[in-house]
Amino acid sequence: MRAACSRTIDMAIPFPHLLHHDRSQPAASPPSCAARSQDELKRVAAHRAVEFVQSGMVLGLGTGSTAAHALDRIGDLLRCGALRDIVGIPTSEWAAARAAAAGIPLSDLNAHPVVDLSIDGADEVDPALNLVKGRGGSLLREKMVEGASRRFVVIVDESKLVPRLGASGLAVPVEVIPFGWALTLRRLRSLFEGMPGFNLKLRTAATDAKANSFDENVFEQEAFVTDNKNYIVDLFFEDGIHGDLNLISDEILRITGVVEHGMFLGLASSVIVARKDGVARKDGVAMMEKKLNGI
Ligand SMILES: O=C[C@H](O)[C@H](O)[C@H](O)COP(=O)(O)O
Repeated sequence: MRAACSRTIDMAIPFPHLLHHDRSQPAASPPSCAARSQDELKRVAAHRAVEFVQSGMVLGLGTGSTAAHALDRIGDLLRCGALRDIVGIPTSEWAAARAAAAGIPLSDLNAHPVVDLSIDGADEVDPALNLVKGRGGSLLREKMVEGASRRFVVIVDESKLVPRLGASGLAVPVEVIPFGWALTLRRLRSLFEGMPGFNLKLRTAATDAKANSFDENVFEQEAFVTDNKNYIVDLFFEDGIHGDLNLISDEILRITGVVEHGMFLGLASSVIVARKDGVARKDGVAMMEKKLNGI
């Protein structure tokens, strides 16, 4: 069997603060991975997640540099015959193109309203496995596909772990419709008025979600446009989001003009974290089986 067909990976040392929850392989190899780059860590997390993929599954295909490793891996396993009869539901135009290049057959949520397993990266993961996603702009389709999944496995390197959502100081994205975007932005500003260190801006195509400059003279023609032809308003919290996340989510979604936000609350079934000295899995409460049976 070719190397690409092996279903196991080469790194399995418990991740200390997740040790209690780790149901992955027992500790094995020494930390020969000390010099692993961040991208190698993403690959390790992705390959571990792909071990959950079984032939015949409908798979939610994530977006981003970590998910890319999962897509490539699934493609390799299909090519060598270790997997078969997979149907992929891409979470973005980017994921569709990458998956097609990897040889993964594609479909959509209309044809497959229940997804067996989704695998995707995240921008932030808090201790309760709530996520921030969408710094690549794909939050809406991701939330639709991953919310329709029996199981949603998140793959991250250790840099994505935060004590509370927003605490990285980077963007918490909100997708808004272009019509009246400046009014929607003002309403979002009012919602968080008084929160120390809060700021927000329309995402532009020239910069990415990580660029934190608050130029009020952004021209609309520079706006970043999502796959759904919407805009993104990025929220920034100096010390993360304090307060009841579900309440804050409801308040954001109640603003007319907001389509969706990038906080994924209670959606992750498991998070696989790869860091230089090990990889581990933490399981959350979000096993979707029961809810989806009602569809
Ligand atoms: O819109 C982008 C997605 O939410 C990504 O899953 C997220 O940004 C993580 O991407 P990466 O794996 O490249 O850090």
